[in-house]
Amino acid sequence: MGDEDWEAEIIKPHMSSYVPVFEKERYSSGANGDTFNRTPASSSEMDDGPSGRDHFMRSGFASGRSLGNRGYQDGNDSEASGSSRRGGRGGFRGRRGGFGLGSSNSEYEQDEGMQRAGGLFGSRRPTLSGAGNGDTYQSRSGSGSGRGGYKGLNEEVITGSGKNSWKSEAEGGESGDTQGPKVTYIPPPPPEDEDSIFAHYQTGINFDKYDTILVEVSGHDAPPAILTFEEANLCQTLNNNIAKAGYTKLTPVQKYSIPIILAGRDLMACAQTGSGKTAAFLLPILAHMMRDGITASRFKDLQEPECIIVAPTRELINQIYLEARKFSFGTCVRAVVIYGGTQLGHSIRQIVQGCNILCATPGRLMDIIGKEKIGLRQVKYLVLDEADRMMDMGFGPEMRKLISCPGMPSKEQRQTLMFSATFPEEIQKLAGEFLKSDYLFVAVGQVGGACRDVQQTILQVGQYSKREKLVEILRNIGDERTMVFVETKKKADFIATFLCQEKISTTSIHGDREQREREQALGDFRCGKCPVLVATSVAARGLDIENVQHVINFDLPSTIDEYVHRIGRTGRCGNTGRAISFFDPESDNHLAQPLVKVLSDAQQDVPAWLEEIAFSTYVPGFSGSARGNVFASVDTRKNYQGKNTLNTAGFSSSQAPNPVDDESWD
Ligand SMILES: Nc1ncnc2c1ncn2[C@@H]1O[C@H](COP(=O)(O)OP(=O)(O)OP(=O)(O)O)[C@@H](O)[C@H]1O
Repeated sequence: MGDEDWEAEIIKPHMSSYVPVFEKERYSSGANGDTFNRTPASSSEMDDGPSGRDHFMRSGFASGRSLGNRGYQDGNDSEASGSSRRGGRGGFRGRRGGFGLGSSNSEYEQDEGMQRAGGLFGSRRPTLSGAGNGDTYQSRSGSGSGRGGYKGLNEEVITGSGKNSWKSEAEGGESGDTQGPKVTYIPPPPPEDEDSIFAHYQTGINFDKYDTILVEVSGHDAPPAILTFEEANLCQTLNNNIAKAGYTKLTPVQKYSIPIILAGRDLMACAQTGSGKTAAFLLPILAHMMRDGITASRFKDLQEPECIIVAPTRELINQIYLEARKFSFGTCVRAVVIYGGTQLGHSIRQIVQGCNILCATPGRLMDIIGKEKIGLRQVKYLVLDEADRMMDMGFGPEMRKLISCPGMPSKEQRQTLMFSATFPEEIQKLAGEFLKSDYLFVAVGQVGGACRDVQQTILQVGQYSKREKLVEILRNIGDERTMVFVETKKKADFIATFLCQEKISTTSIHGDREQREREQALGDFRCGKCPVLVATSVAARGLDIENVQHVINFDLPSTIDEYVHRIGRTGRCGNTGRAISFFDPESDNHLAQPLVKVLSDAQQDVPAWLEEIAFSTYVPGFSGSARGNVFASVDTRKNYQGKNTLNTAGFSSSQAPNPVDDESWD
């Protein structure tokens, strides 16, 4: 397919009659729908982002991404405009740079799921405009005015008036009949047999190298790290489950976090992707619950869970739930998961049967609280996974609503735990609202650093050469599982369709696909039926899929943190992986500096051309965008000196803690 076809297809996709064979069934109505031939009413319609705000913020930092300048085909779909220059692919001369500067990125990144009003190809779900399937932008416009239900920031609820409201579903959003079609999807039940519950993949050859990573613990009176599971002194059932899960050795984040959580302390923990953060919070919470002699929760109309775990995407929260279910196997602790895009009644039915650990996406959680199915009085543990994401502009307001909900114990009365691979300074500063002032901060390796088990390659590829290069790479890769990240939802489907045309079995996941389709896509990818998954940032964080050997950034994300999360879908748990990113100087120069930094910190080769771009865009003293300077900080609290640096074998490599009385915030 020639480059010149690209624009034609984007603008007039109805001219193409091709539907991938295996996708035909799913897209049977409207696969060639009138999807693109309408001008969106707002920038949000063409973005994975929550709104025009996203574009606005980006345009302020990233050249060439302004919707205003470049019109409909622009913004995110930058392939549609600009020069068609090819090449310029840099070599891989191994000079390691090191600028040590902040990122120039804005973090008002893609907030998937915001515009859930029918798939790109037109889902079977009727659209509201009455214009037929595929009339996607019509119905999506106006911040979701066409539909209520789960729209925002993956899960955020938007009312018919387009305003965020955690009561919207109760008021007729997703479940109502005035706002649009009912969401009827009921996800398949989780596996019941022990083999499936404990199915796991092998740790990789670099698992033991985790021990060499430096760990910094800051804050006062941190309990010492443990070196073995035995030292955690967990109950027998938990130990059995840990063994059945194939865990024999603690990862660094587990060595430090488990005793801290067991000691009842609040925690902000930052550790590289794929290094076991989920078990780091689940195991001590479960241990506490068992020690407290938790009783089986019974069928009740109002459930009062002891633990609430929130995460930004549906697939991720489901994964966390499955982990909770695995580690609580054989105990009376009941974990429940609820997330948007599924039938509300189903969520309620799961909850009323009993709920000790509630795993939820923010929108559905607030809806269920609004419906008085969940009471918060008993909450002892509040976990924010991907915490930087949960506190940023997208989810922050929902999280604030959550902690100020009637009945929610104050931060002094509950234990709050935050985990992520990235923690920009600005976001850390917000955490004071959620955490007790004496919280501990654990940084495994470089805060915001990329996993060293991922071999990173940056190729200079102009926008019109990307598809050709992608096919070339995928043909070389063969059947190895590969995630391809693109910037927008519509491009995800476009590239997936294109790859299918090229006879490369591909599926896609993004926020405009129905939940059933998202889960099917993930399932097809997991089992290898479709070895290529084209995704937007909805799949960037947390997803733990066995055997993902490659990540390709067809489009680079707008922020370096997002890059770190995306490439972290491979190289997990000591396994090795590869990440290839297409760098388009027309649109990605703002990432040059932080990329050079991330590459050199992870001991990767830095292409000379990238260093040159980074150097030419060097801004002295520039500390980054609203996303924060990801490189400067460990713990942003000032005046505190309780800092301890150790390698994860437990040997101190610096001063012992020297506590001072106060920790203050900027
Ligand atoms: N101690 C351990 N021994 C063996 N496997 C482990 C151990 N801890 C975690 N794992 C496995 O490692 C994988 C990655 O763990 P997990 O998903 O918790 O990573 P993460 O740090 O949360 O990653 P991300 O930052 O991408 O969310 C999972 O398959 C998990 O079961």
